[in-house]
Amino acid sequence: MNIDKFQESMYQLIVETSTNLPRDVRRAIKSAKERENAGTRAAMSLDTITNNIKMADDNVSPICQDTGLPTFKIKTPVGANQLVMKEAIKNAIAQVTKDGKLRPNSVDSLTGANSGDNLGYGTPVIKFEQWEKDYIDARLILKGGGCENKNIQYSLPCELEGLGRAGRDLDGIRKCIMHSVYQAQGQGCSAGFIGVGIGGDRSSGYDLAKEQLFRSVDDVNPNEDLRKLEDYVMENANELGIGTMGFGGETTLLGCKVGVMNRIPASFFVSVAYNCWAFRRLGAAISMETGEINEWMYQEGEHIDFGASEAELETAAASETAEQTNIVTLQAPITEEQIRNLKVGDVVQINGMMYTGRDAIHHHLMDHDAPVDLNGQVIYHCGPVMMKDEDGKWHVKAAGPTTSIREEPYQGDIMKKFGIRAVIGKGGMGPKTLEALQEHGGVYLNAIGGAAQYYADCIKSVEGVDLMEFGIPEAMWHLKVEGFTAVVTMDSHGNSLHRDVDKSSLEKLAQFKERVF
Ligand SMILES: O=C(O)C[C@H](O)C(=O)O
Ligand code: SF4
Repeated sequence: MNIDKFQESMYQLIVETSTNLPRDVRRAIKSAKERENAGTRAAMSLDTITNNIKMADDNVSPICQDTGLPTFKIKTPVGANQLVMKEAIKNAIAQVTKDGKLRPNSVDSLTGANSGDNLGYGTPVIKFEQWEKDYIDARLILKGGGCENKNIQYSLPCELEGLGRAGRDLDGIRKCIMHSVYQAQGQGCSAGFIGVGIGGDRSSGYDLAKEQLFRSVDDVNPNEDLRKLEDYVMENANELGIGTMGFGGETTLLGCKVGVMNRIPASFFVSVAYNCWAFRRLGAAISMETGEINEWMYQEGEHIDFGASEAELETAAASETAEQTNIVTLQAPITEEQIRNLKVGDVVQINGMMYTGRDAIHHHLMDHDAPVDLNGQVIYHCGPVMMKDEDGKWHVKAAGPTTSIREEPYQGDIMKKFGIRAVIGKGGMGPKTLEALQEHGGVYLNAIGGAAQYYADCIKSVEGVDLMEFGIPEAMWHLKVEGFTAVVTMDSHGNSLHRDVDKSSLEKLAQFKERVF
């Protein structure tokens, strides 16, 4: 095989996976959009999501800034040299990272040091298998961290909140799956896709669950019991009302695929792999002779490009005025009074400066001074994809929010310590932060998770960076923005949309307690 050509094919596969959502995923998102009523928060979020998909296409840039843990599944004809192929894949990964289509995402687990090129022990994941055919089947999934953190594994029998006992049978499995969707709330950037693995041990069970994510969204399970289960989950999980981003709404789940394998008598695991709407998985059939791509996978059926037609734009404009959302423009430094005027549901547009800060920064700020005066300022939970030009100037390539709940132990204290007035992230925060917002006069703004191109477009310039020693995603970037839009989901009056949606979805979950299978 021509290994240089193979490397080039792998480069293409990675770029396409990161920037261009497959057709089956696009169709699922489109039908979700059609189910939401115009003017609601869910519809607005889905508009941002579909705009973002289009922008990623047009810019050939990452759909989401978290380009995940690249995981390759490759089937090769007997006799293929897998060692050479592995090297070629690693070279391609490093090159794509350099070209700004993947975020440097490989971090030393003990020191936190970022390898800078996505290579390191354990990353990327490359799994080979041999098969009898004469070509290479190469598939890739880029699954981000926020949704990965919402994976869950159940050991049956068990007790589940809202649902009671889940036994070792199909009905117990049903309960676990319903619970898995509830516990993810909006934090894995719902609406999501789930892959479920029944059986195996703790590791093979998760593998089986992830394997399901390689199935096409619209395939039909050949196992009749599992087909019924998948249909049931698709129909009923959407009754939970969690909705896009956990804002409430008609669609919480976009796909459910279930697989089964044997287990040993003492164990009964149900493993669920949760994938965000930014479901980046693709595949290609590659010639064993030339190393070139012969065919792309997941490309059957109608292609939706999400280019808004005139008519759609008009309806969107009309529904915006109809809903009379309170839109407030803010520019830092923000006063306590301005913050106290905001209520859950208000839409905020930010102009001016904001500073990124995620795990490393929050941890650092607990016992260090801030590198800039944060009084009245806005913190953005974001780890962007950045590129430096020849003149040494930084450019933002992708910059959506990260899951805020990880900062729950620090956020309230840090806001009070430095006088920060607003934090932007996604998925919401907990009671400790809510209390601090009330006491100090702060607000939590929810941006649309995964909409990394949309937000990158709002960032007009990079004014500086501090704490680069934490690596690109974790550094504190000083960003000048224009029209950066987010929704108030936690205010300074003790209100939290996240708490409310969690409560109402748990009540709805309890309606699925009775035996079905
Ligand atoms: O790491 C990120 O930028 C985002 C992450 O995927 C998340 O969902 O929290
Ligand atoms: S930010 Fe959201 S869309 Fe992006 S990887 Fe994380 S969970 Fe997925």
